[in-house]
Amino acid sequence: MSYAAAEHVVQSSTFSAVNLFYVLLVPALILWYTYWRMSRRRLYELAEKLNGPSGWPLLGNALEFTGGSAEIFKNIVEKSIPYDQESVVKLWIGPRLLVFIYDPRDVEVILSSHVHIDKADEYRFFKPWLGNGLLISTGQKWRSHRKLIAPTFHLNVLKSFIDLFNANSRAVVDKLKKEAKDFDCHDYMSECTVEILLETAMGVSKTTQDQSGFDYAMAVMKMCDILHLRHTKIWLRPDLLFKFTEYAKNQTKLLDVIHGLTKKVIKRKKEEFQSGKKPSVLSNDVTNNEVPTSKTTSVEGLSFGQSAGLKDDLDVEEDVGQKKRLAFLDLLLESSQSGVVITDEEIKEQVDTIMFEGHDTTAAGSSFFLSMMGIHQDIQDKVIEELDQIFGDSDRPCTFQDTLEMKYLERCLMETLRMYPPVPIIARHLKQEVTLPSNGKKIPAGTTLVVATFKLHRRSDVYPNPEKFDPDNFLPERSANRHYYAFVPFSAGPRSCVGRKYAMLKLKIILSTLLRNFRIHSDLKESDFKLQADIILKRAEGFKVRLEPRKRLAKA
Ligand code: HEM
Repeated sequence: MSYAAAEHVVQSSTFSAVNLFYVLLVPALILWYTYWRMSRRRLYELAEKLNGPSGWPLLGNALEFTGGSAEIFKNIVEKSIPYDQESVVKLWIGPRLLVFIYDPRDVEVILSSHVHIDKADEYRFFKPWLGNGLLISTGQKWRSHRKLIAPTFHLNVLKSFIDLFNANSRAVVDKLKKEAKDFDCHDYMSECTVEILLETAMGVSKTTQDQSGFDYAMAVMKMCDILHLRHTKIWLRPDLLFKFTEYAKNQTKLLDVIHGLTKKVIKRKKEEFQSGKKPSVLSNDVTNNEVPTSKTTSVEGLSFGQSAGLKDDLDVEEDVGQKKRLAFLDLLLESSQSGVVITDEEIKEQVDTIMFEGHDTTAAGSSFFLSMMGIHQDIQDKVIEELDQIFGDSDRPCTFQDTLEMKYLERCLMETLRMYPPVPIIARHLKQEVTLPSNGKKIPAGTTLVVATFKLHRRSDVYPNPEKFDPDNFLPERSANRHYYAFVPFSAGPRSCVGRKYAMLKLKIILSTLLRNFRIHSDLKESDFKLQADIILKRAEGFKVRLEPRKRLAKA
């Protein structure tokens, strides 16, 4: 056979192999697609019975998510209005079915359940940052870590943080004195909440810290922008495409800053541990306080913001014993040294989780509160009057008992969390079909179920005049008649926020210290707010306020 003939044979056999591949690939794809559709038959069948804005073939409603964050938020809220009667809205993002619910009866079925506790697939974008920390983990790992971590936010532990809450509040007051004009208070709140977390939950003292708290807070903000883009832009969802984008490069740089801080914190704490330094909470006498201990440690009556019916593992505990009364990182390190309960990698994931969950949420909550005070001067007058009654002319630091007496400030705080919940949605992956009690509709397994807290908190049948900032919504007599699940800024049930009481105590101390020192003003009204939900609810234009020094000065 000549060389040309041999080459022809090779070429034609290569050609037929390629042809054969395509001949087999096409039916294989058709078979796979048919199987995939068939396996989702029930999902399509039930989705058909749910209402929602119409979408495009293949893309679904993905185009609703174009534009900037503030535009997307406004668009989604407006698009949901026609479905308010039913309080269930369906959306498709490509093949993914999203169902938004905002009737308290339906919300209860999901949040109170021990079955529907898996986080939605969208939380996977957090993985490179938070690993398998408490926010996203599930199953046995989540259960055992929750059991380990929840007692570190016990009231007795929190009470030992009061001096640090006061000192940091005072520090932020000093920094704010230089702000004579309009400024964005969120930057200050962010830095302050990071510093407080480092000193309290992580137990890293000021003398060992540097400027990295502020860099960390800024990096977290930028990370949230990227995660939000991945949630809303369909083409950024697959890792395969994302990793070739500029965003992926930025993410790597931001994670270097974020993980840099958390690694440093753990390293320092470990060194202290190895040098034999005692964990801070154990060295304080925390049993001698005004807070009832053991079984009676319920937030009910202590005004920490949840309705009486929403008891969870943070409210009632068996006698916790000394070991569990350690602060968060102390307990994790001690557990890791004394056995196999938690690995080094798991500690890092939990530290990253608490640092994120514990700072951005409270920074947003406090910034919205200050905005509300600036806008509603008459309400601010009443808060100041209450604070003057508690503290008189004294510039003494705030005590735990003082925080219990801040009834009106607390109502303002809860009203802020109602109108501007820092976590505006909570998303779960449904492994089982669910029937909604409000209307009997069935939500199929495989759905991303979204509790739309922002919409839930603005229901006119629950809150008269829901768009009005009215702290009296939280008068005891009004709260008593309300459905438990009509106010869930901290979520509720088994996956509720572990930092709820920590957040309320810290916020009361920071905000009361600020209002003892400054009167807040705002030139913008609520109707000027451009809300955006980059994971955490924020004001796109920044939290602009102005400060006027008051005569009394609170000391830490
Ligand atoms: C105003 C402040 C806060 C708000 C509004 C808030 C809200 C929430 C919400 C709604 C959830 C449920 C999220 C979901 O299921 O997707 C949550 C979970 C969580 N929060 Fe908070 N949070 C706040 C402060 C804090 C603080 C201060 C900490 C810790 C120091 C914290 C730690 C956590 C953790 C670890 C989880 C996950 C719990 C689990 O899944 O078992 N949060 N928070």
